[in-house]
Amino acid sequence: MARLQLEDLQLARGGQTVLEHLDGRFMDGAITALIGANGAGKSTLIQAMMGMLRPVAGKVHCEVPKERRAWLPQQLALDLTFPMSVEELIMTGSWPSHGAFTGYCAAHYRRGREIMARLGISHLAHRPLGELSGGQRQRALLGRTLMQEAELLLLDEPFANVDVETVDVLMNVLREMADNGATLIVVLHDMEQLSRLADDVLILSGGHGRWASPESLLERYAGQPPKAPRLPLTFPDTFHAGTA
Ligand SMILES: Nc1ncnc2c1ncn2[C@@H]1O[C@H](COP(=O)(O)OP(=O)(O)OP(=O)(O)O)[C@@H](O)[C@H]1O
Repeated sequence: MARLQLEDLQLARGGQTVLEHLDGRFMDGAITALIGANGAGKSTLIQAMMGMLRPVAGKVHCEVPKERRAWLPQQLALDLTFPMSVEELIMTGSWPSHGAFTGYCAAHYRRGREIMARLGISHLAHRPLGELSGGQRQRALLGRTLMQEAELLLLDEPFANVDVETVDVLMNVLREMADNGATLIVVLHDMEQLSRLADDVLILSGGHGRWASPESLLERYAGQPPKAPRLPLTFPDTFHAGTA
């Protein structure tokens, strides 16, 4: 089953085409790595998949209800000076389905506590967001999507500026979400993270998308020095490993 599909999609920013003839299916229960150089169109595609950017042509078919779609933007794009605690942030995950002004019931608070325990941030429940480290912040943001019971989760570089222990926690939680049937799409730049997490890969390059298996990508770039595991910034047009 694939509740998210792209059909001959064309997307533009500022009147310029960014991506065209993009096809593919994102399988339920799978984690897809979205990769490509800076400016390749990853954020543009994410916005289209979230229903925030109208395609120039083609379609994004998404059967996941809007209240179950979540987007975790790059940390740099977030204004976390808003006076809110970790627990308060996590509880807002119930807003899309229960509304912002209906208040929380005991079950919401119980679930919030379970989520904080799962993410190892119970001790930070009352800490303001502005006083968190990058890793703590990312755990709290993922906690919000767990509260939302997201079935489609798009994450833009979730492991950037995050400590190794947090990377492990986040990866385990993401895998659990996928095992429970959620569709996950993760913008990644790191080969090691891709090999640990991805079931499938969508490469954006030169205005087009190509699908690949993680294995084929790793095989192709196996000779890279281990201390420089970042993915290459360009992908040759001849690279067509795998299809949607
Ligand atoms: N609001 C905008 N108006 C005009 N052009 C834009 C706008 N946002 C992005 N672009 C352009 O669209 C193209 C794709 O940008 P996008 O942000 O989707 O790339 P990206 O792959 O997410 O890059 P990065 O890895 O740097 O985050 C780029 O050429 C960018 O300059």
